[in-house]
Amino acid sequence: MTRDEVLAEFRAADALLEGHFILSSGLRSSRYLQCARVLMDPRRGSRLAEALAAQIPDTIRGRISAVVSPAMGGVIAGHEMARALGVEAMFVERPTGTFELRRGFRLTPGQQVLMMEDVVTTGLSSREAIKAIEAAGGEVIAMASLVDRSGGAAAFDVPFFSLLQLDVPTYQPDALPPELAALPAIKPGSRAEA
Ligand SMILES: O=P(O)(O)OC[C@H]1O[C@H](OP(=O)(O)OP(=O)(O)O)[C@H](O)[C@@H]1O
Ligand SMILES: O=C(O)c1cc(=O)[nH]c(=O)[nH]1
Ligand SMILES: [Mg+2]
Repeated sequence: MTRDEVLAEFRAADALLEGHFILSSGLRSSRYLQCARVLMDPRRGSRLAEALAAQIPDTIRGRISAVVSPAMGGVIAGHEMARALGVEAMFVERPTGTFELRRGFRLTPGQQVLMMEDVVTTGLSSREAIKAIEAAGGEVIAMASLVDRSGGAAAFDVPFFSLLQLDVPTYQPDALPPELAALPAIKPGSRAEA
């Protein structure tokens, strides 16, 4: 899938939002990619996951035996990715603020896992999810995300695949450009505010 085709999927889903957003990291942005809207259409979700799975070299793909994603945003993306890879999907969640594997999901010691996100901005949530998967016994051998909006700044210890790479400016809350400060801020994600 080309970059234009991926962007067309996001546009068709009304998922490219403009305004004043409080991101998971606490940073602010004038743009938000609402992947939940993209994944509202399961056929669209499956098309995107197939395209992302096709980027993963066979040497890695053949070793992945589960996809684990961080809730909420990663859940549907991870499920579609697991379908594309022909493996099981699980998720970690943070009922008390820290990601953990619950609901009877289990990893065998050393089980090789793909960690799947919907969006990477700073990469903090991804690193926290990887830590939780490793604490549960898994070995994260690669990660993937529908969107990497870090402009290449988010770096990981494992190979990282993404369908759409963007470089979207983010701002500290006390250093907003005036046009952003003039808009009411909304926080679409579910991480508790610091
Ligand atoms: O790379 P980062 O700076 O960590 O930002 C990206 C994260 O932010 C969003 O999740 P959020 O914490 O808003 O919660 P959600 O998944 O429940 O929407 C998104 O789903 C990623 O997990
Ligand atoms: O950093 C975030 O929290 C974030 C950014 C974005 O564009 N989309 C999203 O779902 N989360
Ligand atoms: Mg998330």
